[in-house]
Amino acid sequence: MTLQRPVRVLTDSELDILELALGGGIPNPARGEVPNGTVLTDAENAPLARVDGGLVTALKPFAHTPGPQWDPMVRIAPAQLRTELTDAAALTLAEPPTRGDIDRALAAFAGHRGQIVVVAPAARGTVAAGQVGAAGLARAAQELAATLRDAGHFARAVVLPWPKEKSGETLSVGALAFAEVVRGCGAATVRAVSDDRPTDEQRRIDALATVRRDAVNQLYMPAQAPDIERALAGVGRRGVVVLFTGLSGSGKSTVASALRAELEDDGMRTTQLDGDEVRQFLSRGLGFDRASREANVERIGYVASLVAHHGGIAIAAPIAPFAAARQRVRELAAEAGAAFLLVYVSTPLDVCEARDRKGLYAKARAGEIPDFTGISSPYEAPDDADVVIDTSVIDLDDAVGQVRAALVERIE
Ligand SMILES: Nc1ncnc2c1ncn2[C@@H]1O[C@H](COP(=O)(O)OS(=O)(=O)O)[C@@H](OP(=O)(O)O)[C@H]1O
Ligand SMILES: Nc1ncnc2c1ncn2[C@@H]1O[C@H](COP(=O)(O)OP(=O)(O)O)[C@@H](O)[C@H]1O
Repeated sequence: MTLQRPVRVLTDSELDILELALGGGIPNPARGEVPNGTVLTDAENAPLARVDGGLVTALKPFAHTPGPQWDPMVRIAPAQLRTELTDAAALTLAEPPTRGDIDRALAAFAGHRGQIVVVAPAARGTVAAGQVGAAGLARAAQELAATLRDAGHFARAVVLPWPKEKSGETLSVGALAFAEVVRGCGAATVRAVSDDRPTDEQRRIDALATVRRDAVNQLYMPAQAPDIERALAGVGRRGVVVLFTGLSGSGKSTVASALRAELEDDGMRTTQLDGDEVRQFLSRGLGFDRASREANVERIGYVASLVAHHGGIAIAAPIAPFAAARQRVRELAAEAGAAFLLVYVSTPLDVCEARDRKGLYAKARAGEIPDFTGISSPYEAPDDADVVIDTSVIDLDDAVGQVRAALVERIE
């Protein structure tokens, strides 16, 4: 008899905390009530770490969130950073610096001769309206470090995971502040980029959110103002359903998540419908026989079409092994007046099986999982795909670039 280990699926902020803890940035983050032996997984059920005796240990190397600006030179583990910093001054960047912030930072560091590390906190997940996301902060940190170098300093940019914590989560940074984590990475002093910002400048920043609305209201009559605002916000763009299809482990989720991160970074709002998550909610109770898979993919298509009908970008990444169900999604998108993009992730079975990210292929070969796609259940390769990507021969950036180019062509 195999003992079932307790499992916790981590939220985006818990993934940030786990990355920080496994990288040596914070002490043990597991809250007391986590049962011994609990396996921590991502939303895709991929096991990442285990909690034993209140301590978190990695089950495998941690993959960072893919996305723009995740240059390994800037996304560096705290433990590594500690070995590289000596008597450094840190400048933290929870928001992009204003021109004034940059001038004040240059003045504050005028006599400083040691290292300067510009540190941006990066949170996974959707960016709140009106806020600049992790990729934008990473870019700002890199630019600020370059400005400091131009002024003769020895400066570098670093991005550290930092959660937008919610209560009731399994992992927590406790009462730790970001500045303390940065200090723990070897910084002798920590300054926030907004330190010393004059009240008047802060007021102007706070007012930005309503600047356009105020200007529109001054120029137009109340009846026209909402139309003008909608037009300015670009709401008229055509929605799109992006349907990824491919074997388990082919790279659908990885490419879909990276695509999403890039689109969000461009200010586009996206909705991701990922295989495992959909099965937890929308398709709970459905199995992997042909009828269940067709129902699952059709449900995904239905929800994706609703999103796209309202001008959204819906990105779905089920295996979707059957041509008829994929065709149904294409029809639902057309009925919703949305564009449709079929992305076939054609990574060969032997590569997917060798990756065996979730250990499912081994179980399927051992006969423990029936109807497993590619082993004991068919996969009908599409001949109508708009983009075909084989992740065993092209890298993630290229894959995302190809899908993105095809997508932009359809919605602009
Ligand atoms: N029998 C069987 N066959 C294939 N896959 C299986 C099976 N049982 C569980 N899993 C896990 O479920 C994920 C696939 O679910 P999907 O909803 O994408 O499948 S389908 O489109 O309805 O065919 C798939 O996730 P991905 O690896 O992300 O594709 C597997 O982790
Ligand atoms: N070029 C690539 N593109 C996408 N994934 C890749 C690539 N090279 C290696 N991989 C790895 O392959 C695995 C794909 O897993 P995943 O994206 O969950 O697949 P799926 O969603 O199709 O099951 C990940 O571990 C990923 O890191």
